[in-house]
Amino acid sequence: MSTTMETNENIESDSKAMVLLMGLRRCGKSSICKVVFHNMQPLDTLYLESTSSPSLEHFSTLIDLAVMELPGQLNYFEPSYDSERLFRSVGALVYVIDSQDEYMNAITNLAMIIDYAYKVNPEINIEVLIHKVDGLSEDFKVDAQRDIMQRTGEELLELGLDGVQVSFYLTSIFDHSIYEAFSRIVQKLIPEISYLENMLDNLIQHSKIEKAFLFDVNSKIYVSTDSNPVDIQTYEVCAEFVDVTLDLFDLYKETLTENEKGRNDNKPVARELKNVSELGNGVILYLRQMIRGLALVALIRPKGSDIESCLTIADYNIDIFKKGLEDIWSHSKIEPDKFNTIQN
Ligand SMILES: Nc1nc2c(ncn2[C@@H]2O[C@H](COP(=O)(O)OP(=O)(O)OP(=O)(O)O)[C@@H](O)[C@H]2O)c(=O)[nH]1
Repeated sequence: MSTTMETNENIESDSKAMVLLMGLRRCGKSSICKVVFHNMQPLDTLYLESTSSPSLEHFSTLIDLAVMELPGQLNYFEPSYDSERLFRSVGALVYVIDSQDEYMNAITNLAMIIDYAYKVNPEINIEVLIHKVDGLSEDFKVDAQRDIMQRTGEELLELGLDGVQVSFYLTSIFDHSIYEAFSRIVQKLIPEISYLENMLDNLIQHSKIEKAFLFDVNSKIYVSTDSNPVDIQTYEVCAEFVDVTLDLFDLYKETLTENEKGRNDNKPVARELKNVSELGNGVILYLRQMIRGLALVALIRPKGSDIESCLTIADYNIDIFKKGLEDIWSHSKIEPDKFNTIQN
């Protein structure tokens, strides 16, 4: 669902999972929203029109997430705009800085916004995307990050805000970095995140799994992972496995549906999505549908044991993991229909 707002009257003041996307004009805010939440191809963002009024979009995953984009040209601190109410309802302020442009103005603007937001809502997570880094060389990326972090720190110090915690991410819509950044941003808004991480740690310890991600299949954001460090290449392989699995499923859906209809008197059949694939280097990728549009993707390295027994143990433990998720979230009110494409 998506709504465009003319005023800020419909802000849900009690929503903790509101993400506010801000930044100067043309820094890339709409492109980020379209690519991450609407599967738009990055090159198609070249033709996006400038956003002229705030827009609010809702996404349901483990939590109900609202992403509000505020156009760069609006002044939110003029009296007619109820900025206080807006910032009080926000869980994360995501500020986008165009790293390919002159960024001093953006840093001053960011410091001013943090000053305001933090006073109104000290619980707010402040997240800064150093964006469009695809156009920078490796050395330049590191320099730009150091420079932006240092200058932001200086601005905040001048405002007496040196204690405010700000997280920085290098991002681009042309690779997986934007999904990785949004994954971390969204995870901070999930109250049960440490519980989920413990469950995943437990799962991998008992199942010869090297790494496990809980993906939101629509956006490719991972809402949780085990506590081992995330290697971006492992994330990329797993995210692509989600894409391949969904593509294959769509490809064969029609035929399967016809066959199943014949066998089941036209009753719809809910099928759980599952895909297991062995790569050339012996690593196994395992995907299983969970609840609420989520899929567990695990990377299994059999290391000498036979593949069959590895998979049997994984199947058994992942069943238990899924039941655990169902127990925790069964009483929640939202049940997104993202797997409509895979249930017939
Ligand atoms: N190279 C590069 N270009 C990007 C990236 N993200 C967005 N852009 C481009 O930046 C331009 C501006 O993007 P928009 O998403 O319209 O920017 P915006 O911040 O929403 O702009 P306003 O609506 O005017 O506030 C577009 O031409 C995008 O294709 C990126 O990661 N890398």
